[in-house]
Parts: sequence; C-alpha cells; structure tokens
Amino acid sequence: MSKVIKGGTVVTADLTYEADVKIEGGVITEIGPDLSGDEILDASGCYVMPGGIDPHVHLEMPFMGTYSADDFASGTRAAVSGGTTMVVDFCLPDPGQSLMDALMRWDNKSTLATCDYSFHMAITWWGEQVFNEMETVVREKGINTFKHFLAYKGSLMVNDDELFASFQRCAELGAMPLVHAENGDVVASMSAKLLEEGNVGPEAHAYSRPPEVEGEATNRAIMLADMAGVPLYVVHTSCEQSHEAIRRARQKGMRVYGEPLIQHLTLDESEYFDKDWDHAARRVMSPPFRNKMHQDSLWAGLQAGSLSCVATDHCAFTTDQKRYGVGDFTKIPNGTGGLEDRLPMLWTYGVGTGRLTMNEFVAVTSTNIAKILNMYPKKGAILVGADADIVVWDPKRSKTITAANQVSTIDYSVFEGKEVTGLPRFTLSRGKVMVEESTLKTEEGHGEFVARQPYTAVNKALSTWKELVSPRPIARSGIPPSGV
Ligand SMILES: NC(=O)NCCC(=O)O
Ligand SMILES: [Zn+2]
Repeated sequence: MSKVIKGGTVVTADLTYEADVKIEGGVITEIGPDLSGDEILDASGCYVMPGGIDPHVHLEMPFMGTYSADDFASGTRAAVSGGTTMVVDFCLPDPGQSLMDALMRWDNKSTLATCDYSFHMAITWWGEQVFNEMETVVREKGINTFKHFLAYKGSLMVNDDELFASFQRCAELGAMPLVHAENGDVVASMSAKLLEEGNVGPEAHAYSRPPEVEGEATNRAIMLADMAGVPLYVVHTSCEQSHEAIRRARQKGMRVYGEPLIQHLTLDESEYFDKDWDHAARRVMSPPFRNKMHQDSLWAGLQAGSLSCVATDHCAFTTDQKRYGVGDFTKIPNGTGGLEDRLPMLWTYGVGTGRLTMNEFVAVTSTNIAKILNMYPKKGAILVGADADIVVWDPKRSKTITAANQVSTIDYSVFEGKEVTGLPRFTLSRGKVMVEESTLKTEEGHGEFVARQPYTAVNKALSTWKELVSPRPIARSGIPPSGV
C-alpha cells in the first residue's frame, strides 16, 4: 500500500517548495508534483515537515522516590498528538548497577512506544565496569551519547574526576557527552540554608538554583570537554550565563550544543510566586524558569544558531506526587511535562511572532537534533529514503491548551490557557497515520529503537587536533643529578 501526501508545501530546514510526498514501506519513495498512490492524505493549506524529534524526555523515570507519570505508552501518544515522531529517553543505571542491566530495564519499558525512540546512557557512578561497558554500549547497543548530572548531589551527581574520566572515555569511543549543568554542591548548600531560614515553599526551589549555578557548571563542563577532546551537548540551557559560555566556546570552534526547553522559552519565574502552592510546585523543575532577560537570550540563540535545538525534558509528575514536597521544597519531584505542546507552542511563540522562520522551526525541532545525534537523514528529513516520520502541519488550526483535553496522564498542564495556532492535521510514524486532527490512531508497540553510530568524523577531528597540541617530554642533554 502506498500513501501520497498531496497538495501541501514541503518545509525542510533549508527549503520551502510545493510537492507531493509518496510513502511506501515506511519510507519516503518519491517527492514531486502530481504523484498518485493507494491512499491520499489531503495536505492542502498545510506544511509537510519532518516530524518533531524530542531529544530529552524521561518516561517512567525513577526519581526522587517515585516514577514520572507518563510511561512509553502515554508519553509517545502525547508526542505524536503534537507532531513529535521520535523521542530520546535516558537510561539511568542505579548506583553500582551494570549499564547492560539498566539497558534491559529500558528495553522492556519501551516496548509500549507508539513512535520511534532512542536512548542516551547516563553515567551515574564510575568504576572499571562502567569504563568497560561504555564500549559495549557504543559498539553493540547503538547508543553514542552519555549523560552526566552535575546536579542532584547524593543521587545522580558525578564529581569532576568522574566527569573528566568519562569525557576521555567518550573521546576514545567516538561518543558525545551530555551534561545537566548545575553545580550540585552549591545547590545543596543553598537549599540547606534556605530551609534553615524557613524558606520551605516551591519558590525556594528557584532561589536555590540561580543562573550562576548553571553558568559555572556549563563553563566547567565545556573546559573539561575541551581538555578531553570531545564535543559536548548541554541539556536544558535556561539562562544567559550558560548560553554565553556555549556561544563563546562555539566562537572558538568547539563543538558545543545548547538545548533550550520550550518551557524556559515561554514561561517565567513569576510562576513560582503564585499564591497557590500546587500551581508553583507543578512548575518545579531544574533548572527553574527564569526572567525575561534570559528568555530573550534563548530566543536570540535559536535565531543566531548558538543554540541548536528545542526539547521538553518531559518528566511529568501528578499533583499528588508534587505534594511529597509540602513543607520541604527539596522533596518536590523535579520535572514538568510538555511533549504534546512543544511544536504548537514553538510555532505560535516562534514562527507566529516572527522570531523564527518556518525553516528554522524545522531545524530546531527536528533536523539539527537528527544531525547532532547522528541519525540524519534517516530521521529529521523529507528526502527519498528517509523514514516517513512526517507532520502535516495546519497553520490555521488552533486550540486553547488545557489539561482537560491533553493526552499526557497528569492532571494539569504548565501551559494551561495558552492559545496556540498551528497544529498537526496528520502525524505519521514510519508511514503509519498516528494522528488525524484530534483523533488518535496510535498503536502501542509500533515504535522501534533507533540505533546511532559513533561520531567518527567529529571525534577524529578533535583527537587529531588534541594530538597536535598534547604534552610531550622535552629531550634534554645533561640533566643534573637529583638534588635529594
Ligand atoms: N529537569 C527536571 O527537573 N527533571 C528531570 C530530570 C532532569 O533532567 O534533571
Ligand atoms: Zn532531563
């Protein structure tokens, strides 16, 4: 059975043109005028774009004494309902746990996925076993990215020696490290002081994680990556201090990528000062929402190219789960949702306001991510041979975001009441229509794991450069006898 998406305008990261798109066997087989096929999807008045890729989600994540509420079934359903056709989750080994055992758990959870997915592997502890297993993860398991938490002291956080050792190992393996860049020691000390002083409410979460905490950690990670000779991906870049460090590194020719979240681009710190405890706690995430100056910096970064992609860090907790932290803000599970809202929100507040062109929209929601994570053009492209992960985007469809109609299983939305214009008419995952306007046609288990190969070109270039500048002993004649 062939399908033809007919009468639309194809929008890619670099081109806009009118063409039909033919799909057979889950891939794009033809692009051009007047195509025919067994099934026709009417795209008139719509843009035909690569489906969104969310490079940062946590589905059924074990965290802060509980599990994030959306699993791979509801999370990927939410994704496709908003035009996202692939998600990348984080495999999190417990302390001392084998990376392979952790991966088995994630493999089991992800069998429920409706759309394709991949994993980043987190380095949550360090030792010879981790060092050795990293090679298997890269060479046999199709995972080329390793996440490091510089925050969450006492649970997920790694120290600088572990971080540097892992970065060096990534360099050897052709892998790329990711960092959650917040200084966990400083956060822990500020949190303890705030609690002591009676600051127990959700607003104290923001007080405990000022932008400097993020700026310091981002600078540190960039310097360590430079010394190790690896590219670096900074997740949830939320402030000018962190963006500035990334911008500076990129100007020096370093491969450093910054990932703002749709939440940080569109919501600000005033949410934490809301009189309603639930309202504020539901928005507790790390890093916290910032002020307008930081938001402007993030938008400018997307426009200028110093920031590369937009994610959600979808890690949704119910109101009941958030209430674990009544009386102690450090116990509020950190995380917010947004998987189904990322594309409509970015279109409305980015393309709709003139901050982003449609092509830039495709770049930061899909194509750049596919390239950075080494899965382009299988993903992130409207090209013959690419997977038919496609969103047929109706720029006239609009809605008011409300938890009452959302797909995610949680009982609220951080975007409640936002009006969005621009929504999917169809979302296709490898050629299968998963969404037709508001009707979900999802199929649990349709999603497949996407294996990603090591970064041979980038890492080779970086290690060649490192080799040229690496320390060498100086040959000397007449070395004096030891003074001892
Ligand atoms: N971001 C957040 O608050 N929760 C999810 C885990 C993480 O990415 O730090
Ligand atoms: Zn995260």
